[in-house]
Amino acid sequence: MADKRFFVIDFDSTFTKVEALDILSDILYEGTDKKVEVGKKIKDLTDQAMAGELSFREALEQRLALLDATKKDVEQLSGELKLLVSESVKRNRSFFTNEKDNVLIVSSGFKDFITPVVKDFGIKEENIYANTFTYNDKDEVTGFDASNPLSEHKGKVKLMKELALEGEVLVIGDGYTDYEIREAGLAKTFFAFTENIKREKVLAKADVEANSFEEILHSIKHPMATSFPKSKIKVLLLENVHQDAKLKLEQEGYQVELLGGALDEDELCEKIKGVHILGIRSKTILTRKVVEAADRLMLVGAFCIGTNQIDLKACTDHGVSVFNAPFSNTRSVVEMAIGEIILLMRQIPKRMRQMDRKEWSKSANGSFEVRGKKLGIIGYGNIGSQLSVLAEMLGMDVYYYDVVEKLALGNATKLSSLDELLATCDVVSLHVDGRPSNKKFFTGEHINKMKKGAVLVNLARGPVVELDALQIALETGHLSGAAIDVFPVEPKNNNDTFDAPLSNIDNLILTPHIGGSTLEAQENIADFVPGKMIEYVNTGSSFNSVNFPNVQLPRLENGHRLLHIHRNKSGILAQMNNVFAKHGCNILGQYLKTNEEIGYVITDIDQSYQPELLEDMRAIEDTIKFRILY
Ligand SMILES: NC(=O)c1ccc[n+]([C@@H]2O[C@H](COP(=O)([O-])OP(=O)(O)OC[C@H]3O[C@@H](n4cnc5c(N)ncnc54)[C@H](O)[C@@H]3O)[C@@H](O)[C@H]2O)c1
Ligand SMILES: O=C(O)CC[C@@H](O)C(=O)O
Repeated sequence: MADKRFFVIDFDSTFTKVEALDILSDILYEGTDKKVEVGKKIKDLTDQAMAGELSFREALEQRLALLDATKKDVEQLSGELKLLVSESVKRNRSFFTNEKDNVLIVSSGFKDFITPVVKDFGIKEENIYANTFTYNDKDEVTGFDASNPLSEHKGKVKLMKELALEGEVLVIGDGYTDYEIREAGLAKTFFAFTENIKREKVLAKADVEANSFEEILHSIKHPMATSFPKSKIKVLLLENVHQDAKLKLEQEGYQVELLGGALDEDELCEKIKGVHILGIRSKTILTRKVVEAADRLMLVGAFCIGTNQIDLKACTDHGVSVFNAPFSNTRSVVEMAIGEIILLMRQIPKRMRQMDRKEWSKSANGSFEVRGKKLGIIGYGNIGSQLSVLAEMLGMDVYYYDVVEKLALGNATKLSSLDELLATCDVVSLHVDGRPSNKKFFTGEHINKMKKGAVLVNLARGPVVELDALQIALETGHLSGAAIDVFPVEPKNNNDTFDAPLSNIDNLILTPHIGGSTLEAQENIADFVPGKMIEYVNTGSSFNSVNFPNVQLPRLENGHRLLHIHRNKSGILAQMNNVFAKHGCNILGQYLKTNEEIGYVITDIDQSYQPELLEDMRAIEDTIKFRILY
């Protein structure tokens, strides 16, 4: 029995985020003048008791005297508390189920509202130690059972003495009364739980500060711990990515900082220190210098489609996996392209400018329906092919050209040369990716090969089109209009000014790179990319990574997972397996994938192994990164 380990866990501000009596006071006085006044008194009394400045019994009596509650109110309180369980407790629900024999809730709160909340987590009713209310025959709370040791000053100590647990006792709580158990020599370790509230006086007494449940599991090397406490994972999000992303990552337990704009190279070299996960959009240029300045970086999330702003090779060389959102904003771009094509064909930008100049030009000259017109799509990827479908629904004849073989959707016609497309189409819409060879891909020569009076749309990447040549084609009337959303140089944020490279053209739509800027798209991205980040951290799965060999992995159960990223040279797997053999290690599963540059080997092994095994794995030549999940 001596090696049994008990987890003695406080309820208020530890298991839940809040002090239950504060919430009860809110329930009772909601919408009345007393709400603030009583709420403050209750809070002050709680704080004084938790900091050890007021005897617990006195604080309890004074607080209950302020609250005229009934059984129904207490039931409502339970319901609200169920929604207010601490985030890291929620994340570790399976811990409570697995450890149900060893988890004790020891609280100076009341079983009446605690039991329904903690029982949902599998905690046994007989392991819940707390006070109980007394009620009169009208179900009104009249007080508490004063014979319960937990209603007394140093009540937790008294209870723990009575319990006389045989084994290692760990106390987890936010209050001085939790520390008192340790002070009395009845616990081995006191974890000051600071996820919800930090009480300096309590912290000063702590053996360990834990601002999440994961930190506790990590610190005691519990088999259900994750290898690195999530609360120590630092995430830096730039360029105003949607708030939902921040929330999702915070709910996972990470520390998240969200900045409004992009940072330049030097700023980023500074800011990236200590950061494990970086999130950017299209304006942050992630150079090799930045990747090399990063001392903790394990993954980058591009909250957009394009990854041309990222030095992918540098990331790969340093074992940094890059994820993007390959289709979360596709529909938004397509809708904008459709809208712009219609506007240009009707000369709407020109008419609007004329109206601004107080000119009335009610004329059909140069204005056309899109029905029956020929749309040429260059780059028939996710966006190009979806545009193809929607444009056909408007009655356009769709032609496309791509450098790789692509299935024609609907009635679209594949053309085998760009020249043929340019000579055929009334509208040309560019949807190529931002690979380096596409810089200045669409030259003046291509523009000149377009049909006279045609229109050009570029919502792909700025450097793709030669804008000087486009300006001339628009001025001379060779093209009748253009819509440009992306530019060779774009401002870092909304406070910077922008000198448009095209000017004095009437039938021209210029937009500030907003093809993917709809709330729907940004919300989709804020769900998708953090999902990928969390999966990579938790399981090692690199599925959908832009630069890593794609491996889709199951969640790890009852083992340890070793993730080994190395330069792709022959013999590394053999070396790894020699290390496993040397240490007599039982392999539960192994996955290997390589690309031209790196190999990614994931090995699940039995939990019992010698720690030297890890040293030997790290020592394998050409190892880039090595991490363990457990
Ligand atoms: N304006 C915006 O806000 C916005 C939003 C999202 C995406 N984008 C950009 O739109 C572009 C397309 O995105 P996607 O998701 O469809 O990408 P994708 O990778 O699915 O498709 C790109 C297609 O272009 C083809 N291609 C590449 N170079 C080519 C060339 N020189 N000639 C012909 N075909 C070529 C590829 O083979 C591929 O089929 C990307 O540049 C992306 O960054 C812009
Ligand atoms: O939102 C952005 O910054 C970029 C949008 C777009 O260019 C993309 O690549 O998805």
